[in-house]
Formats: sequence, C-alpha cells, structure tokens
Amino acid sequence: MLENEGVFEIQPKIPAFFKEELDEEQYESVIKSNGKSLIIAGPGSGKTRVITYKIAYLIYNDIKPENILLLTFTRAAAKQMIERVKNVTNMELNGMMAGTFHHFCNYILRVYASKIGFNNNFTILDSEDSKDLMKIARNEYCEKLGDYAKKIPKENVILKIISYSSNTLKSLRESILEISSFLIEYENDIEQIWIKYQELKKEINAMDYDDLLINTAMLLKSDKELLKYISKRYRYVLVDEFQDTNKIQLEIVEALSDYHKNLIAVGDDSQSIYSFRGARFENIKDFMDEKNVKLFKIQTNYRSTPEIVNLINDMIPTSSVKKHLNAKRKPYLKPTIIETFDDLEQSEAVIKIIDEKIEEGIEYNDIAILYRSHALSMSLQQKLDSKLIPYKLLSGKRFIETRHIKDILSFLKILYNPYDKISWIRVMKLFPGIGTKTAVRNYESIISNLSEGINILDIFDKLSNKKTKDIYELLTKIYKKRDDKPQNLINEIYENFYKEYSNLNYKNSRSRNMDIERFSEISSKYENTGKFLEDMTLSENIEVRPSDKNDKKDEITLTTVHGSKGLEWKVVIIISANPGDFPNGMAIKEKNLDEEERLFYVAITRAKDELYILKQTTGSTNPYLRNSFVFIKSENDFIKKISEDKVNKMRVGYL
Ligand SMILES: Nc1ncnc2c1ncn2[C@@H]1O[C@H](COP(=O)(O)OP(=O)(O)OP(=O)(O)O)[C@@H](O)[C@H]1O
Repeated sequence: MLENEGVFEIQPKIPAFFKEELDEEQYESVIKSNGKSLIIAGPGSGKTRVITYKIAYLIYNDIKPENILLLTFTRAAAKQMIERVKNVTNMELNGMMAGTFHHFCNYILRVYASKIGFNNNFTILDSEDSKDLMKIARNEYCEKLGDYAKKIPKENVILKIISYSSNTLKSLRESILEISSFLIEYENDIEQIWIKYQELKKEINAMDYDDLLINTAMLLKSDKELLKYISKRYRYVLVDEFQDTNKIQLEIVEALSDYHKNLIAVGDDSQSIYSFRGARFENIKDFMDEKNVKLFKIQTNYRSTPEIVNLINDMIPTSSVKKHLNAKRKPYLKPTIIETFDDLEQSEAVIKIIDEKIEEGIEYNDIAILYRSHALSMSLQQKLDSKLIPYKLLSGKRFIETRHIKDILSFLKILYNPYDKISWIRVMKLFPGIGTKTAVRNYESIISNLSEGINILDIFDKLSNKKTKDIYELLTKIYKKRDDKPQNLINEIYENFYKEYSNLNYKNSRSRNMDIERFSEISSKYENTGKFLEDMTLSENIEVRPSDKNDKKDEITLTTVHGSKGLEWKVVIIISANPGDFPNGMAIKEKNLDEEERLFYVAITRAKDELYILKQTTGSTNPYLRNSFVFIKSENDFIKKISEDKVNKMRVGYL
C-alpha cells in the first residue's frame, strides 16, 4: 500500500461490515482520519469502538502492527482495545505497541537510558519511593540550617510542585505561584532540594514517574538521529483520552509522529479532569487550531437513556467545544434529585434506593456511588457496613503500594539494581535492631565495596556481624537464586523471613499473608525479575482477587468521580452535590470552577439507566463544621443549573 503523508494513494480496503458496525460519524472518523486528526468523542459515543476499528482499518490496509503505536490512559484500556481489534480482524497483532505513556517511555528508556547517564536496569520509583528519596534530599539540604529548616515545605509538598513543573513545562517559580503561591519565599530552598533529589536519583540509578516522560522527551529532542529512527517506525500514532494529556506528553507524541505525520488524537474536552496533574484540556483546543488538522465529532450517545442524555446536554461544561449529544436508547426514567437534611439522612436515602433496586432484580455490581472526595463517603460506608451491603472502594491505595507488598518488592529491587538505596534501607529496617543510621551505613559500605569491584556475595560476608547476620544470610540465599523466576524469589523471601515478620508485626497478618501469596501467584507468569518489577510499578491497579475463584463478587462500587473515568453502571448515585463538597470548596474559593463542571459532567455521564443526585438542604454535608451559609448563597450550586423539566425532585427525611 502506497502512502503519502498519511493519505492512501490507491483505493483503501474497507470491509463491508464496517458500515454495519459503525454509525455515520464513527465511520467517517475511522476512514478519513489521517495526517493530523482530532476526533472529539462525546461520552458514551463509542470512542473505544472508533479506535478499535481505526486500528483494524490500518491493518486491513497493510500497515504492519509494529508500525502502529497506541497510547492510552490506562493499561487496561490498551489491553481491551487490542483484544477487540483481534476479534474484529481475526489476526494476531504481534509487535504492536500499546500502553500508557509511562509504559512506552519505559520501553524506550530501557534501550537508550545510557545516553542520558543511567544504566538500563534503572529502578522506577513509585510515589512512596519518591517521597522517601525526597525526604533524604530535604534532610541533607536542611542539615545545617537550624530552626529555619522546620519551615521549609515537607517532601510531599515539594514533590507536588516539581511534578507540576515537570508535567506542564513551567518554571519552578510559575509552578509555585500557580499551585502554592504562599510558598514562594521558599523558592530557592525548593530549587536546591530539587537539584539534590535529581542527583540522588542518578546516584541510585532510579527514575520517578515524571522522569520517564521527561527523559524520553529530552532524548527525542536532543538526538535527531534517534528521533528519526524511532518516529520512522511509527507510521500511525493514536492517542486516546487526549483531553488528559499534559504538555510533555503532547511534545512526545508530536515527536513520535514527526516522520510520518500521522497523529490521531481521540478525546472529549468536556471530560478533562486531571489539571492538578498538569493535564491541559487546552491541548484539544490548541490542536484544533493548528493548520491542517482534520476535525471529527462523534455525538451519538449509546450508553444512557434519552432522559439522562437530556440532562447531559444541559450540563455541558461552559468552556467546551460546541457539542450536542443525540440519544439512541429508548425512553425510561428522568434523573432524580433528592434533597435530605444532612449526610446521615443522605445515607438513609441511599440505602433506600439500593434496597429498592435489589428488590427490582438489579445486582449490586450494577450500582455505583460517586462523590467528589473520599471523605464524603465516610458516613455512608458505616451505614453500608451496618446493613451488611457489600461494596468495594475503587480509588483506594494501590495494591503494590501497601506496606507488605512494598517490602517484598524491595528485596527484588535490590537484587535487580544494587544501587537502589531506598529499597536497601527499607529491607534492612525490617530486621530487629536496625534503624535508619545502621541501614545507611551498611548501604554505603555495600556501594563503596561494589565500586571496588568486589563480588556482592563477598561483600555480604564481609559486612555480616552480630547485628546484621540474619539480613546477610537471607540476602546471600536469595542472591544466589537471583536469576530464578521471580515467584521462586518471592516464596523464598516469604517462607524464610517475611511470614514470621508479618505474624509478629501486623494485627491483620492473615490477610496480608494472603495478599503475598496472591502476589506470588501473579508473579508466576513472569520468567524475569526485571520485567516483573517494571510491570508492577507501571500498572495502575492489580486485580488482587485469586484468579481461580472466578466468581465476580457482587458488590456496589464506591468511588471518587476521578476513579469513575471511562466506566459505566446501570444505576449511578451521586452524593453530596453541595456547593463546598461538589463543587469542591477550594475550587469555589479559587474561582476555578471549570474543572468542577467537567467533573460533574463525567459523573452524570456514567449512568446507563438511572441517575440519582443527592444534596443537603443545609448546604453542605456537615453543616456544623463549615460555614455553609456562604456556600448556600453562592452561585455554585450544580443543582440550580439543572432545568426543572429535566428531572424529578424529591425531599426525604425529617423536613
Ligand atoms: N455504533 C454503535 N452501535 C451500537 N452500540 C454502540 C456503537 N458504538 C458504541 N456503542 C456502545 O456504546 C457504549 C459506549 O461506548 P464506549 O464505552 O466506547 O464509550 P466512550 O465513548 O468510551 O465513553 P466515555 O468517554 O464516556 O467513557 C458501549 O456499550 C458500546 O458498545
């Protein structure tokens, strides 16, 4: 197949079933998008279907899978799309690159890290590790500053600022002014600590999540040969959830499509909800304004009832690209707004809805409760507990960031990258009588011995004394097996040490031990520790339920709106839609309501059949803790913006 700047020169091959499977707008976007194209997809309009068919279309037109790059927001989304393409085309997609930006960047850096002063076996720091390392950087900087040091922002605050700066490509000064202006007097301190943090990462051969993006962008920018080589490979670059990309990600995709100039971005500007992480919803608008960009819109909503779609059209965020969704489904029920006095009554009302739905034959799995922040769900959680209603929290701590799993991972990390200071310290401190000081001293001895070329087993032997004997004995045992499958290593660590440690140290050791056993089971799919570590650190969420019990538990989902992105349920219940709760009080104060509108939009668009929105007449979930008066009087009540005819209204409780 000949190609000239993305346009097929001879008649493209289009399988007949494309016309049956796609609506007109979807069909146009699949067939005609090439060169630089932007597909604006309304909620529930079949974004996944369009990307799937676009890839299938490319394959049918003889573009090889290895010449296509698909970047998605989560790993699960990439997997799902690949599976669907396989189903549509009946072909294997060997060699096709599909994953998140972080995955892709990791893939590049594993080959080219040495060009920027790292070894290819660098460790990826997860957010907890980054915090630990930043703490070390901060302590080193603060050492001689006396009392002043106490005032310097803590490690997590510094991390938030520098991460914002990295992702938005804004200067440190600008970043502080935008997200924490009251800290501007510490600009120099933050800068110095940042420099230290960078040095430490180099020393221990580690990169944090942001580095994966920044270093890749830097590589592509600074090495023209490499840029040509890599971008020549990707004849088509497809980006999903384009509204949540940030400046650096935009730079990366522009670079990757530099050679063939086929960049196809799909997204919904109205659903951009990650500005706090540097996402630029303007990426869509800027892209639209570029010359020669083809624009497509898909606006038929297949997910929700016409009554819900009516409400969605009413609530399109103010600063969105113009759009109007068309409903496809049969009429059903209008969304319901329920007013209660306070959050206790709210919980009662939610339980009542749930009971009714279960009575009607709906499963718990089909029900979700959404809120702006986790704290708003606390009293409801208690109520669900007391009524024995099964539920799961979606946006809790990541499995691999729980203490016990991180401990096990740290053992593996030091086997893989012996310079990984954070993991060394973590491992050593698990042993009785070892504190940070001893751990650091041991780490330093190990590193200096390594630099003299001494074999690591001899180093363990040399450093072993009364206090550290147990550590080095265990490390020797597992080091000798370091080329085994990661599962063998995990079992070794668990059986020889961690099981006992867990039993002695955790109240809930039983469930933690089960987690570790599950973790070992997950690792059984891997032959190689390096690959296993990469996948674990880069996966958003790991299903921790044992795979042999393939009983999908029937339980309600509780999640923040952020956690609900891309998901859908038959019944969606949004709680605490009060000014101050949702929209969030801080956003009201800072007059930063655009993103709150988009969050509300994401929330209502998750519902397929029934939508309930609850609010309190007191104006805020907890009327006694907040100055609700200000909020009631404010203009920031989402409910007030909804036209009366679009919803049913109810008041329940003692009103
Ligand atoms: N042409 C079509 N005909 C019938 N059903 C369709 C069509 N296109 C999409 N759908 C269905 O619409 C539903 C929503 O599609 P999808 O999950 O891809 O939405 P989305 O655009 O990713 O939504 P969001 O951005 O809101 O998460 C799916 O169940 C999908 O099968």
